[in-house]
Amino acid sequence: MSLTREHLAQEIIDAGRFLYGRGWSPATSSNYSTRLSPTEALLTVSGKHKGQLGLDDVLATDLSGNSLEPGKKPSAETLLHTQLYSWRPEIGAVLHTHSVNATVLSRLTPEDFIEFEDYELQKAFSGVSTHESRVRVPIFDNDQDIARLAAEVQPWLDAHPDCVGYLIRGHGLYTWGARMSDALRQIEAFEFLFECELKTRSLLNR
Ligand SMILES: CSCCC(=O)C(=O)COP(=O)(O)O
Ligand SMILES: [Zn+2]
Repeated sequence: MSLTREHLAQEIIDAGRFLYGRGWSPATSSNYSTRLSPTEALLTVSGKHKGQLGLDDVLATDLSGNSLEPGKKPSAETLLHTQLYSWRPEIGAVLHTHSVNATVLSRLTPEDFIEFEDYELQKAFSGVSTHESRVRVPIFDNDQDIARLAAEVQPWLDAHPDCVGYLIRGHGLYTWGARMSDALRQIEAFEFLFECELKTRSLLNR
């Protein structure tokens, strides 16, 4: 059964309230989307306060990132969402957040990835069934040219079909799921792991 546009828009609004409330989407940062059809996404309009979204603050785009609703400006990062829907047909929701921990950890890490190992909470990620696994999260350098950034991300996705999310340095996190609830679960898992990692590094003075 496919969900109606209004239902999907309400999921985006509710996600914004939750993520803003947790401090992971401050001010007008972040953007969220759901798949509207096999060839369309429903995305947040650019520049909106994500804790105060209304039904009018979303718009449909095609999977090349073109607005299908003249008069509404799609998120500046639309291409980072639509490339995920094109990459994997089972993806139904994409969330991008700007938490303090994601921002600090990505700036503190000189390598182009971080890896989580031996955390029970890794099992919150789709496809992970044991703590005895490694979840590698790539870190891409920030870029104001989103088409160029998307072109950096694509080869990683193609080479890592099990990728559950990525960081943009000094900027934020992208993660996704079959449904909005799956993407939200992954955001929470990432935030838990980022905080563990930062606390561990600070206790070990690394
Ligand atoms: C004030 S945050 C800068 C833009 C950004 O990174 C973001 O996530 C929000 O951009 P949008 O165009 O989707 O509002
Ligand atoms: Zn952003």
